[in-house]
Amino acid sequence: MAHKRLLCITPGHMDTDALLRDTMPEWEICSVTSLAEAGRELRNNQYLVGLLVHDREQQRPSDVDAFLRRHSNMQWVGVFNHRDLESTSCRDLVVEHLCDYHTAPADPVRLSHTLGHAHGWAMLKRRRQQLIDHGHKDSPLIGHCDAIVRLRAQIDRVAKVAAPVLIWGESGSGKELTAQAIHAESERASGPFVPINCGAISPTLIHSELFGYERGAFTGATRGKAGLIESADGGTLFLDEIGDLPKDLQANLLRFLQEKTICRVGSTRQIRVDVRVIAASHVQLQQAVNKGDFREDLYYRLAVLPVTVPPLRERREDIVALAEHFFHVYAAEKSPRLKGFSDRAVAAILDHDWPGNVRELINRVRRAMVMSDGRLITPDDLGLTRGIPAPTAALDDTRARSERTALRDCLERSGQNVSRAARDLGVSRTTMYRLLSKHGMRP
Ligand SMILES: Nc1ncnc2c1ncn2[C@@H]1O[C@H](COP(=O)(O)OP(=O)(O)OP(=O)(O)O)[C@@H](O)[C@H]1O
Repeated sequence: MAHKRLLCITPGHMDTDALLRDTMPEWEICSVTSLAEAGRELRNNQYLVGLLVHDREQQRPSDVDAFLRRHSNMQWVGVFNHRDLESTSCRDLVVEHLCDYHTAPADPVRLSHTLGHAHGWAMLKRRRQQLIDHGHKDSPLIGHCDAIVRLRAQIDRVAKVAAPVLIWGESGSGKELTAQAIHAESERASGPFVPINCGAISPTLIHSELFGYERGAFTGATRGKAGLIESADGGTLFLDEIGDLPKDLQANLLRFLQEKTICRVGSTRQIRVDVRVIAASHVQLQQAVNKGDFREDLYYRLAVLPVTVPPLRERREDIVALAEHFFHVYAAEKSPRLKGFSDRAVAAILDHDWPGNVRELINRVRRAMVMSDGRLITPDDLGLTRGIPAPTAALDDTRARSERTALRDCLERSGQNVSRAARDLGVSRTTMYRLLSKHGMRP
């Protein structure tokens, strides 16, 4: 088992560290006497757990607050004088930053139990983060469900060739991220990735934006300007919401795809441009073709390699991992006290249909992180209270919590072997997978 390490910040005149060394011989304890010294130690060595023995004379609450905020990735336990805890600033430190506290003089045996729990908790958190990081170390797309595994395989395949790609997916599902991943894995990775939202540029400007213009092409064109297609030379042009491209420009784009040359507005000079085109749409373009809104020949030119990004509701087993990822990404915006999602929040996340897909998830998680005033995000913070029956919530919470603990323990014991964990729990492999999916966990 890994050696447990403790960083102990204790005023020089106290013998807390000596007491702990006697009670916790299996721990490696580094004792420092000031926050500055602790900061230096943390720059050079990694600790999961810290003990702060509070000293009113030497540690200003604002300095302690800033220090703990900087090191909020560790689990901190405090020892405070009873009297100090009457001050609001000390109480705030406890509530905001510490996973537990004792009053001085601390009983070394009880304190060693608290530190042991803090270490166990930190190890669980680290292990989960390692699993998340490992799962997407080569891909910006987070997730392990079959649909995402298939999407990554498609990205790998289409990245190797130069033909146009047409990505379909609901709004906010990750079409642009998919296009970026294709670009990043392609031979053009060192060239530019130029995204354009065809629906967001006014029809009067889109022609000159895409193809550029020459001096004097229209009133106000005092000098020539390269268009977005030219600026993507050597790289990838991402045409989002291609279905919104006006009909006349569809003809120009088709010509560019066929001839690999463009003509700036106000010029007849053909400019050669080496660009790979990836287009995306949230509407089925084939239907737009049937209705006569989109040119059929352009559709077939673009849809050489079709890729579909599945909506978030079809990736249920990844939703919780995604929510936790965004919790991590926006950690700087939250109060240090906030530690994660409550079981009821996880249930609400799994229960919601996510019509706005990953973008909606990001927005809800960010909002919850700012609005929450507890230690755990609630369904209310996420704006997901509808559909959660309150009276049975406590019972459901308890059941869900025990299920998650049992699953986690069994997987841990079996070395993440699902068959063995299922046997230990006395359930079939199918039930095991269903339970893992229900709790957004993966072995
Ligand atoms: N699998 C994923 N892993 C991590 N982040 C994701 C994933 N899918 C989407 N995102 C994030 O969700 C947000 C929305 O994704 P993106 O902009 O790619 O969606 P889109 O389908 O192009 O949306 P729109 O149709 O509205 O243009 C982005 O911040 C993106 O980074």
